[in-house]
Amino acid sequence: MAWLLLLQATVGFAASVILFWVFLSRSNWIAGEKGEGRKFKKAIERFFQLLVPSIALDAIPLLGWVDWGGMKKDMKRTAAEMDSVLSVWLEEHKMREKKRGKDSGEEEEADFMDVMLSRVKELQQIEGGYDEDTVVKATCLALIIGGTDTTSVSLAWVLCFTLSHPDVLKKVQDELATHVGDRRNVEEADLKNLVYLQAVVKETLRFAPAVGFVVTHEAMEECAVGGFRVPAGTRLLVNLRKMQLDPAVWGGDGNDDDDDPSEFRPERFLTGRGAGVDVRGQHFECIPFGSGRRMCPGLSFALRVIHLVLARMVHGFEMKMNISEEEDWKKRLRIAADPSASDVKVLLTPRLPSQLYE
Ligand code: HEM
Repeated sequence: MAWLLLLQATVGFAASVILFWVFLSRSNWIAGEKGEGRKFKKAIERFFQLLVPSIALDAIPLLGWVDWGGMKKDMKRTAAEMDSVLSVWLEEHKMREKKRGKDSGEEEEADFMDVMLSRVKELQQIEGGYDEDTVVKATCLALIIGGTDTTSVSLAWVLCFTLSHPDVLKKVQDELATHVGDRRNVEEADLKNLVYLQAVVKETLRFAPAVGFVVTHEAMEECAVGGFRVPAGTRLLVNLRKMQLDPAVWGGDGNDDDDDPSEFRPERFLTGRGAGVDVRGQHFECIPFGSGRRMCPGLSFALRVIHLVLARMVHGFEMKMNISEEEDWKKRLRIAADPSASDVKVLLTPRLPSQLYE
């Protein structure tokens, strides 16, 4: 065991030195021109923040306690901040629960935290030895963290793709005109009739899944995946973005709608190879919410929100985006997972009678 650790330390140290040397020789700080001192300082900072932790901490477990770059400290501070927010909510909910108990006449709608509070009380024993408050706070936090960015990023992409493809936008507008008309707003009950809009959402989740790599899963027993032996205990990361754009899965059977998975074409889910494919974890060619026991529990909620928001936006507004169809979306996707983090802007003009916006 000791020799293994020594070997790890030597390899880790050698790798660090080589990378340090390559890094410095690539940054031209030695030239000594004005401002180069700052460049050197930045290069050193970058080295210590990014390269050293990733090499040393992974290669030398003994150094796990060293917090290079202060990342662990930052994570702990963020966790403490989030916990304090959740603790305030929890106290408020407990107080409201007490008040409700005394004044039983008052009818108030229970939210998720109220339901969690009453459910944990019914449990005989909590797995892992956690107390009730921790379980309630952690579950609420998991839903907030899991559901916020994913939904907003998917909404931003679906709007970007729809608005930058005038043919797609026109088909969605026509479908809304047929099934909803212009005398009322779109309701949830209309969504089942909006088949083309559903295909637009599926194509967006295929083309730009909000989660590029599914959360790490560990093989419980030995298995084979694509001809590779996977021993029990192996940690696996599924590359959704790559899988969902794979020509071997999506392209080339001669049908126009099927060709070129790197193009945004909702039709592939209507008449192409994707017809009959849904995104609920049953069809492995498109699993933006993962699959199996640990797949996304917010799937139904997220899909409802995305469909309804897209339908309401397209139905209610004429929209113009500052980015054209010719925009290289593939390049943009590589740069930013979130289009709203870049310079995309949309101008909205109402297109329905004014009383529908009240
Ligand atoms: C478009 C929106 C969303 C996408 C694309 C998405 C995607 C995913 C993916 C890929 C996973 C990992 C699944 C796996 O490991 O197999 C996941 C897990 C999870 N998602 Fe979502 N999600 C979305 C919205 C939501 C919403 C709205 C919520 C909550 C209200 C949510 C809560 C969670 C939670 C708690 C997990 C962890 C589940 C577990 O580990 O057991 N997600 N999501």
